[in-house]
Amino acid sequence: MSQDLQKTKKLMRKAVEERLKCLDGFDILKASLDISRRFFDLEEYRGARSIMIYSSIHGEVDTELIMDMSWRLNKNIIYPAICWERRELVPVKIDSAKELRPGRWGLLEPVNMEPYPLEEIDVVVAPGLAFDLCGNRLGRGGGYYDRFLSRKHDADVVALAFSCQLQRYVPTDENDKMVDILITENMTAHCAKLYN
Ligand SMILES: Nc1nc2c(c(=O)[nH]1)N(C=O)[C@@H](CNc1ccc(C(=O)N[C@@H](CCC(=O)O)C(=O)O)cc1)CN2
Ligand SMILES: Nc1ncnc2c1ncn2[C@@H]1O[C@H](COP(=O)(O)OP(=O)(O)OP(=O)(O)O)[C@@H](O)[C@H]1O
Repeated sequence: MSQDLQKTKKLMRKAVEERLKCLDGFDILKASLDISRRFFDLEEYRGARSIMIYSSIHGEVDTELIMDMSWRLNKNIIYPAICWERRELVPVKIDSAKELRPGRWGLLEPVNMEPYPLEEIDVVVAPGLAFDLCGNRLGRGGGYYDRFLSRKHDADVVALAFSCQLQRYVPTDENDKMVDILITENMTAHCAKLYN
């Protein structure tokens, strides 16, 4: 990745983080409810047996409702265990929130490290700081999800974002993986259908 691109990505992360700071707990919860409802309406979600999701942290759409609902619907819930040294995610099936422990950055991580078969994951929800309507995604800069999605090509990749995280254009490089569906509190976009 060129130094210019690295710098542009860093500036965009900062700008979006500033906007996210303006959301209070109520805004976050209300928008997260609307976003979760849109997620439940997705055909891709309804048909999925296994979904990979993450524990949300500051400034992210709250994912707890999706987790609870998915258990009630008897879907398999997969969480990423994080290998910080190799910058890799290991997908692990969890059957209750008790199987998660707080780790670095306050992220809840699976206690167990037994990898779930990649081919069985139908939907991957990918976190990010900024998105555009083409499905370009800007993460926190570790490349964790880009590396993971380069091993896992066949899932429907969904992003959940507040509308203040939408950018006209998110700059990318050859390693960046796109999302297929982008949901905000105001819209659901099937990115590939819109632009391919
Ligand atoms: N919920 C969630 N889980 C995730 C990610 C994510 O973005 N969100 N990741 C996506 O890849 C990976 C973890 N990567 C992360 C990288 C940085 C920070 C973080 O909070 N950093 C601090 C300060 C960073 C710094 O030292 O400059 C911050 O942003 O305030 C969190 C997660 C895997 N799991
Ligand atoms: N598949 C990959 N193989 C090797 N390196 C990669 C891969 N994907 C990304 N990287 C590297 O990881 C670093 C961070 O990438 P980038 O800034 O795009 O991360 P990000 O998408 O913001 O983060 P994340 O995916 O963790 O949310 C870059 O140096 C990038 O080249």
